Amino acid sequence: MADRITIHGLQVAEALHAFVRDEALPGTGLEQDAFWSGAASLIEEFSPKVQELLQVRDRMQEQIDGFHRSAGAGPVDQEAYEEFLRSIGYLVDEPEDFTISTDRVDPEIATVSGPQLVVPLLNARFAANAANARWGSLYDAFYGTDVIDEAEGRERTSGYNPARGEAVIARARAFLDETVPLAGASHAEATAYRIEDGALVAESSRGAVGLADPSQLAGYRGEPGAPEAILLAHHGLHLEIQIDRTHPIGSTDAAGVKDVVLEAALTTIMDLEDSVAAVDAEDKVSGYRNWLKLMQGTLTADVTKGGKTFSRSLNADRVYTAPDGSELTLPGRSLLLIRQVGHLMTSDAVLDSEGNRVPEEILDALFTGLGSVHDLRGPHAGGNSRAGSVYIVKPKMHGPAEVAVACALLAGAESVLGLEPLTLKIGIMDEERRTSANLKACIFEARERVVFINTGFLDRTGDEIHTSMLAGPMVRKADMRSTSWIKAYEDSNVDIGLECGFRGRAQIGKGMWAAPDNLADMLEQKVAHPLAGANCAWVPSPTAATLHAIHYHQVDVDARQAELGAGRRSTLRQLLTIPLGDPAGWDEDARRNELDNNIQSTLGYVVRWVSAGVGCSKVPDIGGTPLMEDRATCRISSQHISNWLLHGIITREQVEDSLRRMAAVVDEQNAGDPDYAPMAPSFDSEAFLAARELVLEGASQPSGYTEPILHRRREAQKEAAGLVGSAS
Ligand SMILES: CC(=O)SCCNC(=O)CCNC(=O)[C@H](O)C(C)(C)COP(=O)(O)OP(=O)(O)OC[C@H]1O[C@@H](n2cnc3c(N)ncnc32)[C@H](O)[C@@H]1OP(=O)(O)O
Ligand SMILES: O=CC(=O)O
Ligand SMILES: [Mg+2]
Repeated sequence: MADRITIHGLQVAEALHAFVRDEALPGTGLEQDAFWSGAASLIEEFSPKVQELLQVRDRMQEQIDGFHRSAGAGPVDQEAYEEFLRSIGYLVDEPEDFTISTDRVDPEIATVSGPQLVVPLLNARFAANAANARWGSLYDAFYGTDVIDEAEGRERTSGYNPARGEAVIARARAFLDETVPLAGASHAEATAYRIEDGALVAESSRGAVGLADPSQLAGYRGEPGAPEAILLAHHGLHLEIQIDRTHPIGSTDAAGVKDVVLEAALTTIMDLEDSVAAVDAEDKVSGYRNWLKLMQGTLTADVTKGGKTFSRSLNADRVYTAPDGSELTLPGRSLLLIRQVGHLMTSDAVLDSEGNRVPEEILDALFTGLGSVHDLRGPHAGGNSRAGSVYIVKPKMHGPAEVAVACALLAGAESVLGLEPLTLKIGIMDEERRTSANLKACIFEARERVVFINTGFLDRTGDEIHTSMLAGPMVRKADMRSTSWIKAYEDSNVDIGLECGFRGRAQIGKGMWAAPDNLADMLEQKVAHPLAGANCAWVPSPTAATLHAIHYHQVDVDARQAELGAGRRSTLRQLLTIPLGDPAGWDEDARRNELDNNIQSTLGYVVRWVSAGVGCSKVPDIGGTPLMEDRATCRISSQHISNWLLHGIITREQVEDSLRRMAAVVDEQNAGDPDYAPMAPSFDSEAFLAARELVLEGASQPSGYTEPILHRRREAQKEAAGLVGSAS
């Protein structure tokens, strides 16, 4: 049982109370008593509102289930269906045209387009790395990934492979020629770079040449005659050519170039939601503490690699000499956003005056808000947002009424924290069907504070399955990408964002690249996101951010948005077309393969979540491709199994059999981890039981979410392992 402090009627876990008192409040100008009094009022005001929203979700889901039950098997009568959705309030009227009015938005969000990195905030090592991923080595990103193939002696060997290095350098020079070309020579022909009269001069076999567009020179470091770095700008993004003739790589290069460094993760989402396993006060405090330290610029993490340990800290700003001789400073770190939890879960980190667990989102708003105050006033101010805003990513909202409550909660938190109104901005995850279907109305509710809409297509796919669970069996997981709803969803998200005036004011974002090791494919395919008019799209790692940055040099997103902003390319009818499959097309092999794949993903993810508290993992799919798995992908897999089970495409026995077979496979995959406890042959661990419950009871989980089961099982696991501290 937790040690608790009673304050203003709240029972606060001691660890949280101490964190607030000793770490978060000092330096904010806020008094402890006033803070907790404000917190108590906020909890009292918003707990019932959140409860009400959840009841509406349940009611609508029951009504939708009822519709499909009475409609029976066969194709859905779309007209009747839409009329029904309107009658139950699932579809609401669109507001008249309006333009969002969000102000104090940093350029990384409002005007410059680039990669958006996401990182589990509970992992300080990754979080510090992510904050520093604003700048990334292109040489490393090419060398260390499959972007450079391993044919013809170019393998990734334990030591440096010069043949591979040559391919990297050639590829990087080609990138420079495309992005910041010289007038009359290739960067591959450069033998020296210097700055002369505020302009870049490259010596080459063709003589001395300048930039084709001299205005691309943004600055340099070092002596103008022999610069250490040349800073160039293109589409609002910067890149550095780094020169050092004494460096192992630079010494082999005609122009002494040792690296090309790109401005990469322009923004990063510090995630407290689907990539973390935070089930009690202890976990929540770890997340809040990491956010506080990020806001104070003090986060550090010990990193041990190759037998050496070093401390990773946050990078400083980068200082250059501008072409006119003045000093130019650029941010050394990514602009950070914080993803809080959605409306569903409660936390026992704080109990209300009646002893009830409190909506977790209220705690996130308060305690990450408190951390953010350090970026807004006091000695650390402006380390993150120069514009004086806090960027909150709000997931899993269903429709405009939920967005309205989220915004009202932020307004309430502003008042508790003594912030100017509209300081706490909101990024709307367009990842539940009722939000996609009413997106304009959702944006309207947030029009004064919205800074992004983002197609979280993974959760959105999970909700697509769950909402229409009773309509029939869904297409196979991999076929979801080519269904009509998803195209309509992606297109209409951009079109509606542009219609509401996002261009130049807020981000229109796209989803995660979920195959973290397949970066050659990413480099080929993810250019589709800026081409679709997206200002940013999610990447799973700093290396992926560096590679994805190339796409924003290839595409001028602002120009693309200007071309696109001429109306909607899809209809509500397309968006609401349920992705039902044709069972006749699935033979026994196909069914078994689909089931095994989904079971393997679920088990591979859940075992680390429940047993080790790891919220985001790389798990091989059945073909051996490592995939990023988080709660949203787990939602898809578990819902898909539940859907096929419900419609008799697979049997319960087959599911049980697959669980056991795949558990052994997952055990094998984790055999190298000394802390790993195998699921086979006893099949009775909390992790195994959690996965089993997720797939067998998926149809009855709220919106198909995985959180309730995962949290309960992880809490039990912690309890059993004696991991429950006084805070929980
Ligand atoms: C649907 C959604 O909601 S998507 C959003 C949620 N998903 C995410 O946030 C994905 C975040 N990514 C990750 O957690 C990881 O990249 C994974 C789980 C996919 C792969 O993790 P691993 O197998 O440990 O990665 P891998 O071994 O390839 O690389 C680890 C290195 O990369 C770094 N790294 C990997 N991902 C990230 C990241 N997102 N941010 C910062 N650094 C990262 C680590 O710091 C580590 O480097 P270090 O040793 O110098 O510290
Ligand atoms: O949060 C992102 C998603 O795809 O879900
Ligand atoms: Mg999501």
